[in-house]
Amino acid sequence: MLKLVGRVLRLAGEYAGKLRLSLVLSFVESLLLAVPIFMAWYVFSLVLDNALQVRDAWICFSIILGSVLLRMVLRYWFVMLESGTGYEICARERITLGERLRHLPMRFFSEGNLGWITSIITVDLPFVEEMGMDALDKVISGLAGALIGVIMLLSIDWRIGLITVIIYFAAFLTFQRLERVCRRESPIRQKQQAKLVSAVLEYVRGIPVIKAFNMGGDRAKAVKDAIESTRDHSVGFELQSVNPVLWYRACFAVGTAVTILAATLFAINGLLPAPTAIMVFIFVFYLYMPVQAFTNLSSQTRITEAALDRYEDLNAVDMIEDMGKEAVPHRHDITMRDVRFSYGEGQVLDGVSFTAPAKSVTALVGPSGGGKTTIANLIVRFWDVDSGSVEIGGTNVRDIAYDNLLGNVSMVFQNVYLFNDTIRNNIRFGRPEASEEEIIEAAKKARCHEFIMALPDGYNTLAGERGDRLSGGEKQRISIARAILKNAPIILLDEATASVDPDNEGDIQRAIGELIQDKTLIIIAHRLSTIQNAHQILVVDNKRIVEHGTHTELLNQDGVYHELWKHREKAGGWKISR
Ligand SMILES: Nc1ncnc2c1ncn2[C@@H]1O[C@H](COP(=O)(O)OP(=O)(O)OP(=O)(O)O)[C@@H](O)[C@H]1O
Repeated sequence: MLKLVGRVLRLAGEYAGKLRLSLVLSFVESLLLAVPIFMAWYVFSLVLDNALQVRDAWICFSIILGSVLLRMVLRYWFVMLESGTGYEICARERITLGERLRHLPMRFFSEGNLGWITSIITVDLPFVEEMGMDALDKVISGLAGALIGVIMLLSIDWRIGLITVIIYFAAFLTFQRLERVCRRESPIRQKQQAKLVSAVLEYVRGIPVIKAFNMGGDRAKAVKDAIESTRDHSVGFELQSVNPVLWYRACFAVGTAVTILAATLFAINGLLPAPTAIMVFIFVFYLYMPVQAFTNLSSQTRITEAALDRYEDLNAVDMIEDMGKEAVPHRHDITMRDVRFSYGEGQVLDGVSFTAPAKSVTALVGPSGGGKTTIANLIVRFWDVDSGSVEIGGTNVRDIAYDNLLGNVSMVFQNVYLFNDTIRNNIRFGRPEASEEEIIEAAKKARCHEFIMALPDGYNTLAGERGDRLSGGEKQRISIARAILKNAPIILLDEATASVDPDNEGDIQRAIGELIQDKTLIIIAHRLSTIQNAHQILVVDNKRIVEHGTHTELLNQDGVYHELWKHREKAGGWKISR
């Protein structure tokens, strides 16, 4: 338990001083609990000696009242320091964690870690914030109670004191069993919790598909299984704790009886004065009570420890910057040299090389699953290449500070994500310090000003959960407005595969026209019609770039592009999609 105190103090960082002071206050407050008992002993001795005077009664009363008032002041001070500090530490850690997540490689997010991260932020940190801090207080006051109890009994009578020490030792041994159960089970319990959060997230995110295919039963089964396994584990944990808890409590129950018996026998045999024996009778209950409560604390402290373990594990995941240096690209051409890459098993890119000159348009086309999106992902280091290199302005992207790299690139994805915030803030996301005029100008260029003004609250309208209150075309244009506002020299554009109505299509094309002026553009094209004027077209197929050239050059070759074009002509509107 003391280990936990140390860990929380380390986590506290700049708040450690405040926290330490709060624990000292809690310790002193617990020591003061012994004052009334001492006073009772004192008064009782005077009564038996026939020496009690009114003055003594007033002195005792004043001391007891003084100690109670002092305890109230200490408790108030403690609560102010400790509870506030818990929230401050956890708020700071959440902000730091949010910043870290931004710098973690995508590999980490695609490995099913979403439930883990969510439960650390929503379950573990609140646990540390509330229960963990409460546990610290109880550990410290319990230890203070035990310490003062042993010291007092030893000083009253060494034999009684010795009995107490033996009882504590026996209780300590049974407590170790409980600790072992908690140490083994708490991390499993936390993992179950993470699985449950994962299953619920998956279910909620998939609600539209579940409704569309009327599959509630099947998908809900995953959530039900996770709930049942969490329940079974919690019940199992409680059952395993029953024995050690009973033994631990039995130690104190038997210990109390033995201490009282010993004090009585000593008093009868004249080995202990009667007031001292009575003092022992009173004191023995006070002595064991706070330490008995350690059984409840044990699971609380273990869960806090497991929560801290998981939090520290997440903090230990390597951030992308760990490999980065501080180089700044001065040109904005993009080069890939002999890039090989796999997401895990199975190569996705095998020796991809090309150069996209600065301020030119490079289109990536090819059959679905060929690796176009992967090429874009590697440019911004969502993933890192297995071999070969990606360079911007001749500098390897691994050597560019990650913030700088992201600052130089705007991405417009086909699946636009809008935050459940105002439309203004969703656009401002491109450049947080942008003025109102700049936001409106970007919105006008992206052809979204008019529809925004027609919304009930204009730019203050909430976009809804994941932007659900807007149409696909509107979301796309807002994401373009974001990118226009950001004004990065490199644009990665994943053209929408979904068809939009002709009005929207025209607006989106005009918005893109505004966005790409004087930029290095890499466009993942799903419609050949939109890229006929590209400076170069790269045909990505089966892990490689199999053809490259302009539209006319590629049409004149009897290759994949020619074939794709023929299909488009036939279909009257060719598109490649998953
Ligand atoms: N996060 C991922 N984890 C594992 N495999 C992935 C991941 N993303 C893509 N892949 C696989 O990598 C291959 C290339 O995918 P990529 O998305 O780059 O193709 P694409 O050419 O952009 O396809 P589309 O035109 O359909 O968007 C596919 O086989 C795909 O299944």
